[in-house]
Amino acid sequence: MTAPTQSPTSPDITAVTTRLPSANVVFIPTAGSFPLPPTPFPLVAPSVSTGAPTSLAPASAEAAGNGTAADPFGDHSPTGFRDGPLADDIPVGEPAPPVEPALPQRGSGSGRDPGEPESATAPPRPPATEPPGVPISPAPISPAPVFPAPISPAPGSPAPGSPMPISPAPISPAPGGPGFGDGPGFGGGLGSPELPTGADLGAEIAAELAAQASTTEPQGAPHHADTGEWRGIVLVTGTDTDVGKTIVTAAVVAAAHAAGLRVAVIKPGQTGIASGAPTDLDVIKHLAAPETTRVLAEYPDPMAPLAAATVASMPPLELYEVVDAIRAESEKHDLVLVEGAGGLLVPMGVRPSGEAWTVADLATTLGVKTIVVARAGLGTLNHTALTLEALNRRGVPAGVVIGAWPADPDLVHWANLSDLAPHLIGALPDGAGRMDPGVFRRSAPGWLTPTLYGEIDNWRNWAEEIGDGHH
Ligand SMILES: Nc1ncnc2c1ncn2[C@@H]1O[C@H](COP(=O)(O)OP(=O)(O)OP(=O)(O)O)[C@@H](O)[C@H]1O
Ligand SMILES: C[C@H](N)[C@H](N)CCCCCC(=O)O
Ligand SMILES: [Mg+2]
Repeated sequence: MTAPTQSPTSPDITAVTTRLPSANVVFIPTAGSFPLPPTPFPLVAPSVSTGAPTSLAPASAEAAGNGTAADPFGDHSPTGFRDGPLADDIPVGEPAPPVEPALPQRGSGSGRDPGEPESATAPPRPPATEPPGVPISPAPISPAPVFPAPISPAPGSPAPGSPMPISPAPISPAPGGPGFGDGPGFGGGLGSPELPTGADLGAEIAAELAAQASTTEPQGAPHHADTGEWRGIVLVTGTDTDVGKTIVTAAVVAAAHAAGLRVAVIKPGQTGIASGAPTDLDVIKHLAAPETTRVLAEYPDPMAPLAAATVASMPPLELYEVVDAIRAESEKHDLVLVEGAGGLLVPMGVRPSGEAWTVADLATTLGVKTIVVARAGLGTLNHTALTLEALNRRGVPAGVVIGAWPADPDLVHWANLSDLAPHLIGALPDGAGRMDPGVFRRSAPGWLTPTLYGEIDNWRNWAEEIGDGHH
């Protein structure tokens, strides 16, 4: 597909706005787990050995490769990752393909991703017909006839529509995840009149953990991630744009490479290419060098893909062409990561019917699991709950990865970590995206749980270690 260098001056966005999915108004119980204390972490509970350290150590300037041609981002102030010596004990596995010395610059209007090993342009589009036998996902505009179990179906959770409790249950039961996710959540809660001291927190957390030791999974558990490694096709969505989907995707590629997997990354719709900035696939190739990268359509304006197609008078992404392209790569790779654009319900393109489709539709059509990348700070509980709610009601298993954990977290970050822990399958340190690619690749398994080929198996230990100054 050839991208024009300029957008029409008077875009007609009527087609876009009329296709926007209408929201279902639902009650969402927010999480209310106990806030983790900032450093030092007072609770010393029996540790589960990972067999490899999961601490995140500060990098040396040398290890970070400051000022080298290998890092065109030019800003090395990373924190919270392993330096060279510490990385020696991290299995790296299969060496990744060589990294280009600098990111290629996108030629204006070429419509092709520079350096793409495979065709980066959209193929000629056949007449839009609904392929037989392909399941149609629930349309996002269809209200659920009966509201499914709330995302937090822990015992004692309120019925949907009931008043918000002071200390609601966590967002959902554990996705088989490590550490904090082993139970229905801590007591207390952010709604308590006074926040307890660090010592109180430690004591209460210890008591809660002991009480939960024999707790079975709550009744009516929603669809959630299983414990095994995620292979095949995995979608990467987020609670918003700019939350770190691209950096997280690169980290999963690096961890999967360390586990010996062949990986493809597909970006169905890349928007904003007129800026000439590195595309998401440029960033991923630089950081992690997957075996294959494909972009299926590129649009000049930095907007949702369907809106960008409309304003540029370009063909929109068609759902079943995207599905076919993803499935084709899954035949040739162990893992295919598909990065959406913005959040889960962003209009991506059109169905044969002319309706808009979203990454949620892609997930249900393909029947695959989804990584939800979330922010660490204030506001993330609501955004993450909304996204998990939307996935849960569609039956899509999901796990959460924090896109950028701050070097100097404050209380709200710790509280959010505690609330998100039942869902967490990873947390990248802020600054990961600016690392030297070699350091990034060696460090990536330490940011992810085994679900994503990583080493973290206990969030409490992770919190202790970064709280102890290894961050
Ligand atoms: N862990 C991180 N370390 C350093 N920078 C980060 C990190 N996470 C995100 N960023 C930066 O934040 C910005 C947004 O991140 P990213 O491009 O991954 O977002 P996204 O969710 O993929 O957005 P989009 O919806 O446009 O695809 C980028 O400039 C990226 O470099
Ligand atoms: C251009 C940007 N970086 C993303 N690729 C697209 C984000 C679309 C967000 C649409 C929305 O939710 O309003
Ligand atoms: Mg991105």
